[in-house]
Amino acid sequence: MIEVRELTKWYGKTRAVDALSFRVEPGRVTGFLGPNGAGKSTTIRAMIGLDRPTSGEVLIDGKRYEDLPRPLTTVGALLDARAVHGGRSVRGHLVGLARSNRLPLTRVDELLEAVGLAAVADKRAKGLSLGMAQRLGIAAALLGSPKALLLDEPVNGLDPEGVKWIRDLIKRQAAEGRVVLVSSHLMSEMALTAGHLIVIGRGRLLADTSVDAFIADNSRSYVLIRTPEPERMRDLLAARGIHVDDGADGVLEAVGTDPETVGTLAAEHRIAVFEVSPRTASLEDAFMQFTADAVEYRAEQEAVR
Ligand SMILES: Nc1ncnc2c1ncn2[C@@H]1O[C@H](COP(=O)(O)OP(=O)(O)OP(=O)(O)O)[C@@H](O)[C@H]1O
Repeated sequence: MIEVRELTKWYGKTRAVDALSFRVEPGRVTGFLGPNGAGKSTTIRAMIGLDRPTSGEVLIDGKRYEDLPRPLTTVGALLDARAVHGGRSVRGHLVGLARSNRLPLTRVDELLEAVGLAAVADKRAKGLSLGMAQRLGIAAALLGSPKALLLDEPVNGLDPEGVKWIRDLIKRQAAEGRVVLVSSHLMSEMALTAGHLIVIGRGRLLADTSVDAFIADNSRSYVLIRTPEPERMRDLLAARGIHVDDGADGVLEAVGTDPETVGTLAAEHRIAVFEVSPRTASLEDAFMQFTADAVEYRAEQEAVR
């Protein structure tokens, strides 16, 4: 488990992270969201000792990163995939990391295979495409079979096949009981991988909730009904206390019910229905709603203007 406790980080006069506290639990993928400059990277850097907190701390498995004897076996991180010594070979980079953490070198070849870099193992890191560099970063993060994985924008630069590969890998790591924290601006990707969300804005915690609850709290779900007798249908639903809104093109939108209730009611009263379908907002829709409501986001936008 990762525990962020009252983390605050100032860079000169900029407060990047502001008394931030949250936990990242194992066994599920946690999405780490927030607008540009919200403090996500700073928080992740503080987790792995790359940034010293101004105050507060981060504990991984109850310990600070600097107190971990072989850190790669506890936490693996992908931050900036390009932050690799360009002159080193792909294998050389991983061998250096393995040695410094007393990991068996057989693990290096295993991972080169697993991430699809075996064919370019002797190539210099600076000659890699962004997608390959990203795979090398993932290999480094996985090298010590860590209990926790921190991935900052992991699908950046990957082609569709690579995106699917990382998506499956992230889910598998969580299913195996690891702590997995993933930051991304791609809501569609988050919706496919994450079960839980931590949302921050201006360095503060704005939401710590499941994806399903986040969508339910920040969007409107309804049952869409297409029928040639909208007035009768509306009256029947209203008589049962179900609120009905008018949708586009004469459809009805019944809130707080389900398709079974609507379909049964229509059948009982011999009303023809051409469509009865549940409509739930996407994570992206919910996120847009949330960001429109959250003061920290608005302040962010206004500061830009
Ligand atoms: N090394 C640094 N020196 C000075 N300011 C920094 C430094 N790193 C980050 N900041 C500032 O701290 C704030 C938070 O930045 P951070 O990179 O953590 O945000 P982020 O949420 O990861 O953003 P993005 O989505 O753009 O990656 C920003 O205002 C940023 O300009």
